[in-house]
Amino acid sequence: MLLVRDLTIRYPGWVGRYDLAVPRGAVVALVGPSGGGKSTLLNAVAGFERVASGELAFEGRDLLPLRPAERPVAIVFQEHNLLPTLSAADNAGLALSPALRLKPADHAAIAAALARVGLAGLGKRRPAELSGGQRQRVALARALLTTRPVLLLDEPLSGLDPALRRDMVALIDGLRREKSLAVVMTTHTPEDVEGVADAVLRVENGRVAEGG
Ligand SMILES: Nc1ncnc2c1ncn2[C@@H]1O[C@H](COP(=O)(O)OP(=O)(O)OP(=O)(O)O)[C@@H](O)[C@H]1O
Repeated sequence: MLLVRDLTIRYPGWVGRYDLAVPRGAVVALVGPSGGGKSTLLNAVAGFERVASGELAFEGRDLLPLRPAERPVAIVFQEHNLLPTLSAADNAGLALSPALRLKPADHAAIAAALARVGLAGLGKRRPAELSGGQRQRVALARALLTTRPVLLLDEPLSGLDPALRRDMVALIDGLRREKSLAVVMTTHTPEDVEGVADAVLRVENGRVAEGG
């Protein structure tokens, strides 16, 4: 279980104060207005925001003292964060070896992950040679290769056509079952996650609304 309790992030003139609980195997979708605080929450869980106060734990372990690389958390950012000089395969492979010391089995796993997101045969391309949706899927392939039990996805469906959105949602659904992941994703199109999300929660003014 990922547990967020009274987790407080302050920017000048803005405060986010979050409560959220996500069991393993569950998908929680965050919706709400632009600027409501969705990305800030994901970035704080991943360790990229300074937290003023509150609790953040996974399976009872306090995550706040841990650096991002030490946290049991994989995140796909809104802007994908691919390295422009690396091929799609190497960008995905960073999940397995940050220095890209990849074994033959790693190359096979990378090819399988790229195939899974519909990018079979495109592993040699650099990000600039891919469409926006394809770049997004490279970032998703990288997340698929991590063995971290918490998966955070910031707008993973934006820029994808409807058929691809359905494929990605099915992929996320399969993964959370297979690996018992706790998934938190943001979306502007909640209808896309109907039938997959265990909860759709609204984030507004830096708060996660009750219910959903
Ligand atoms: N580094 C920062 N410094 C100061 N203010 C920030 C910073 N990052 C975000 N904010 C502000 O914090 C609030 C929440 O932003 P956030 O990016 O979390 O919203 P969001 O719900 O993800 O929006 P969107 O749907 O547009 O991505 C906004 O008012 C934003 O302007």
